[in-house]
Amino acid sequence: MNGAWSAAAIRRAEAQLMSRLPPGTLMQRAAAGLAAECARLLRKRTPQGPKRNQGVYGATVIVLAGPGDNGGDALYAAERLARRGARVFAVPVMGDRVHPTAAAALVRAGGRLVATPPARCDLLLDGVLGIGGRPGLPGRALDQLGRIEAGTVVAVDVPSGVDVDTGAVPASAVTADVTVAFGARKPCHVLGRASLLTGRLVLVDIGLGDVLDPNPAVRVADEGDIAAWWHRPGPDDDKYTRGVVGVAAGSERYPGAAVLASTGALAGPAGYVRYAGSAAEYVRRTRPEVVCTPTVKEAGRVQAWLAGPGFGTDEAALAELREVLVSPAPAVLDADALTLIGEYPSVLSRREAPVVLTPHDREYERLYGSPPSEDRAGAAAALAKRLNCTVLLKGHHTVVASSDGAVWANPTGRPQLATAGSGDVLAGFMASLLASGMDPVRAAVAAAYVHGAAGGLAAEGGRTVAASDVARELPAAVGAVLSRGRGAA
Ligand SMILES: NC(=O)C1=CN([C@@H]2O[C@H](COP(=O)(O)OP(=O)(O)OC[C@H]3O[C@@H](n4cnc5c(N)ncnc54)[C@H](OP(=O)(O)O)[C@@H]3O)[C@@H](O)[C@H]2O)[C@@H](O)CC1
Ligand SMILES: Nc1ncnc2c1ncn2[C@@H]1O[C@H](COP(=O)(O)OP(=O)(O)O)[C@@H](O)[C@H]1O
Ligand SMILES: [K+]
Repeated sequence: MNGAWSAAAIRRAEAQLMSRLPPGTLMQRAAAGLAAECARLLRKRTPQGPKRNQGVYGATVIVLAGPGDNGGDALYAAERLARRGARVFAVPVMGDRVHPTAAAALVRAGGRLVATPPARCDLLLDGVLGIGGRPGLPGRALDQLGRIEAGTVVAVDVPSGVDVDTGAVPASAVTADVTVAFGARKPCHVLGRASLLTGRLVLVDIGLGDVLDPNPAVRVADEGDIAAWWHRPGPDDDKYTRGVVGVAAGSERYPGAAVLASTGALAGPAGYVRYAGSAAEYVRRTRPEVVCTPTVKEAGRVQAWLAGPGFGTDEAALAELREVLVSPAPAVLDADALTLIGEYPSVLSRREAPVVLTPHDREYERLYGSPPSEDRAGAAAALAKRLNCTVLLKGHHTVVASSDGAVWANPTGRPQLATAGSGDVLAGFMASLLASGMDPVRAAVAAAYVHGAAGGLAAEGGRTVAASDVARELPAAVGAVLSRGRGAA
């Protein structure tokens, strides 16, 4: 598991570490790692005009230097590049508020402090704001970003202008090709629109590992986690012991949702998929391995339910949802089931078994009363707490929140997944994980991860993607994630 730590947690860890080290040590570690990454990037640059040597020597580097230590890191890294022959121009973007010793070191190494740097450079270092930054960019930084054409933009620690702790981008911010982060990821690297401005993330170890709070603000699962959580069938297993999934989805009007959700469920680790609803004929024809019944009651005992996709929101759908909720089995509630809960919140009131809610933004609004804020992790956690459920809030960076406040960011997925029915596939797959005995938060995290990986496989080579394609790729995505995850273990 990877994690992302809040600015306050990073500062606490840094303070503890700094008390044992000579002053300036951490900044020099940060600057050394940053300069090394910049040198690697400059080696890859394509020189303009006649063939020249590539690398640090002769490269044009511009530093946008803010008033704090983030500017200090950037200036000290630039000093190292200047010593290796780079032409460095540093622009203090907050008047004369610039890290004085770092600026002096750069000047001693041959760098120049200027108000107007060249209009083109090989590498632009964004040292405007770090973890001490409030959202938004100072005007002078914005002006320079608008006029400089840079081969590569490297953000120092975080892309300046973002909200470090939430990943929101309420005002202007830097768009980086690469972000070189010190000590640990911050939430803005993995959440919300800020994660899209981060580019490739490079972590520089400055020795914080031992002093960081063991509980990160945001968790990020990796393939090793998913392989460790996955229930593999053993020689004594049969289809029942592997788990039975109940799928209450689809209707005469929306039979496709029943098929997509059932196909998602078939790709998971459970041994048996039972369908309950009025699209039974259609499911039977397309997925003969699914056992179909007309109602939830007739489906018998299952180890997890999915209710909602294409289900309808009429009286009959509400009655079936109530039937699912009296079952002691954990349940995934999606789509129409979320609309029904928004209208009749009391249906959840006596529920004790675990529930995972999987809203997109409009469904979230129906449940919470207002749309999710740009602080998507905070929004998911607030709903999870209020309804005492696990919440998977869908979107480009899907987040999962547990009712006790833990938050996970999903690192996989791509915009091609935003296609009708793809959520039905996800919900069915998740219900299979639950039926196999996986803890609800893990089931939500693992389902989002593998669903995103399946979307990646479906979109390979620039192919267009429909929900059936995502469903078709799920078994291959499971195989790839588990084999890589076991390899990593
Ligand atoms: N601590 C350590 O040991 C290590 C730290 N390291 C590095 O330090 C970085 C954190 O440095 P930092 O604390 O100096 O904060 P940083 O983000 O550079 O600037 C804050 C300044 O900006 C200002 N300001 C804020 N928002 C603004 C806005 N929107 N527009 C305009 N101005 C704004 C604010 O001024 P204020 O307005 O509050 O007076 C304040 O003066 C961290 O990300 C990492 O790179 C590494 O070297 C490793 C060791
Ligand atoms: N811009 C995006 N980038 C990546 N994934 C996205 C994006 N928008 C939506 N998704 C994903 O696509 C799926 C869509 O689900 P949903 O909205 O429930 O669709 P449907 O109800 O039609 O099945 C979710 O897994 C969601 O996280
Ligand atoms: K920065």
